[in-house]
Amino acid sequence: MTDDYLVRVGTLIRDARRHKKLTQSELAEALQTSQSAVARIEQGKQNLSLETLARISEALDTEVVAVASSTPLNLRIEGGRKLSGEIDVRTSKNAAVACLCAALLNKGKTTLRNLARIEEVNRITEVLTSIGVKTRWLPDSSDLEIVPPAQFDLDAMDETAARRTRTILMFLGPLLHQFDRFKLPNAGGCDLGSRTVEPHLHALQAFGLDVVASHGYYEAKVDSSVRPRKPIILTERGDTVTENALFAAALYDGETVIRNASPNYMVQDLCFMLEKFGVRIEGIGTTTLRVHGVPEIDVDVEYHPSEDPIEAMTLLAAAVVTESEITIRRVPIEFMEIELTLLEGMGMKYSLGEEYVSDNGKTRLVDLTTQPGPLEAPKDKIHPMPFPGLNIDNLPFFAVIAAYANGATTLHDWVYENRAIYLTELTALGVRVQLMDPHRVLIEGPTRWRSAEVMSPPALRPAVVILLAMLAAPGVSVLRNIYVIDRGYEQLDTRLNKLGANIQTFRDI
Ligand SMILES: CC(=O)N[C@H]1[C@@H](OP(=O)(O)OP(=O)(O)OC[C@H]2O[C@@H](n3ccc(=O)[nH]c3=O)[C@H](O)[C@@H]2O)O[C@H](CO)[C@@H](O)[C@@H]1O
Ligand SMILES: C=C(OP(=O)(O)O)C(=O)O
Repeated sequence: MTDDYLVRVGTLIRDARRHKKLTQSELAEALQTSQSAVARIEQGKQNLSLETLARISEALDTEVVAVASSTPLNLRIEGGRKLSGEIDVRTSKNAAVACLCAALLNKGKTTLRNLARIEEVNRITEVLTSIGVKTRWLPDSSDLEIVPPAQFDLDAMDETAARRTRTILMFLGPLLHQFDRFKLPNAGGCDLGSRTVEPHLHALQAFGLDVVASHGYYEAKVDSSVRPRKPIILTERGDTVTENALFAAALYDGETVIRNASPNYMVQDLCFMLEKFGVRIEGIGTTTLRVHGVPEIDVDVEYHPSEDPIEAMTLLAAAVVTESEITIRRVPIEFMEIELTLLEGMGMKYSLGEEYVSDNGKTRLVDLTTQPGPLEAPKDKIHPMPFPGLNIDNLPFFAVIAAYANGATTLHDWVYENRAIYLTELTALGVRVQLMDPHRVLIEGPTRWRSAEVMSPPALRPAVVILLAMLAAPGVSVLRNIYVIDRGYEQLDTRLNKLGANIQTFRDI
């Protein structure tokens, strides 16, 4: 390597180490080398073999040094350990993606503070960068600065990144104000069975958008003379469809009424951010939104997305199945009330601290301390509903909780075609789980957990549920190909290790 290249790689390694909050000595220990060797590497004064680069990548769990990233990342978990201590809930994937798409509306500089450093965010920043948006992580922070170009270059779009996320669908709303015609690659994301696009197209028709899906693309045409003369009635109370309608309404210089809107957490975050753009929105947190849009948004704005209720539920489930007392800080309590009430009904004990406000100035947070103890299966089936119901993304965590509890629990996932099916993979960990039909599973606890080697299902929450079962199961388990988990959680392994878990990452070389 040339000296110049060594300095650049050294800087990348230093930044990744600081982001992981490791000292040079701690990284040196992981690499079985000395602190001074790490200092030399970071200053670009040390020649690096491919093997050393691979080991650094693994220790820092980062794609920054790409040689080790071509093979899937796996986890080795020594289960059966109790957790203890405190952990902060990070900001949410789903608000992050909404806010990133909202930045497309703004001609000025948008800074998203304390964004989750997750693969889903990486994919979208790759797409943004490819179309000419300047994105930059501010030094030693998780703050992302976004500056748009005068004109987006859609022909240059990184299609590989775009096709790995469903979020690309949420470019429709922001882009319809800027182009008469454009095309976007079809949406990807978790493989949860077919997920409809129709409600998005129906909602955006009110702004003159006409989309034909052909050969892997959405071909969009916009008739800018069409305006929302009457309320837009969403055919589904979906989160991202509400967001798409909000994007379109934000840059429409008039009033748009959106009915059957989702009042869910990520939609609320988006509304608070749009308000910072100067858009007035009545009815935030309800199913009728009245949006007073503006002809242009050109402001330097910063916004703090709020904490992730799904991560809070994940940590709660981890505490239950490992029979641990932990304090989960920064729980967005409004979005966890039904989940907590159900758990109380199953016999769970926990305590809540005083409420305080998230950095977005709006979302109510509490610190929650779990108490280990036996649980009983609920008498009725557990099923999700649009907010303020039990969150669909939290339902899978009740599978691993039901496996811990005494008695039989039915989970009914009416929303997704495939998600309940993935829960049957818990069988490998000793869980008695029966698929009653594609949407319902019956789980009989308590479980005599056993360790296992499992390939991650191609869906985020079911993959995390298997990881949690592995934390409960004594012995060494292996979870293969965890990209899907990194899509939505920031360094989950490292953060659980700080609570006393023993999770190692490794790659098949
Ligand atoms: C980036 C993001 O924010 N993703 C979330 C968002 O995805 P998103 O908003 O994209 O969810 P979808 O539009 O795919 O909706 C999920 C499923 O629910 C069905 N459906 C939804 C609403 C309704 O009133 N009736 C109905 O049948 C849809 O047909 C679909 O099968 O919402 C989902 C449901 O909360 C969450 O799992 C995702 O994590
Ligand atoms: C289904 C999920 O996400 P996405 O909409 O990004 O696929 C999820 O977060 O569980």
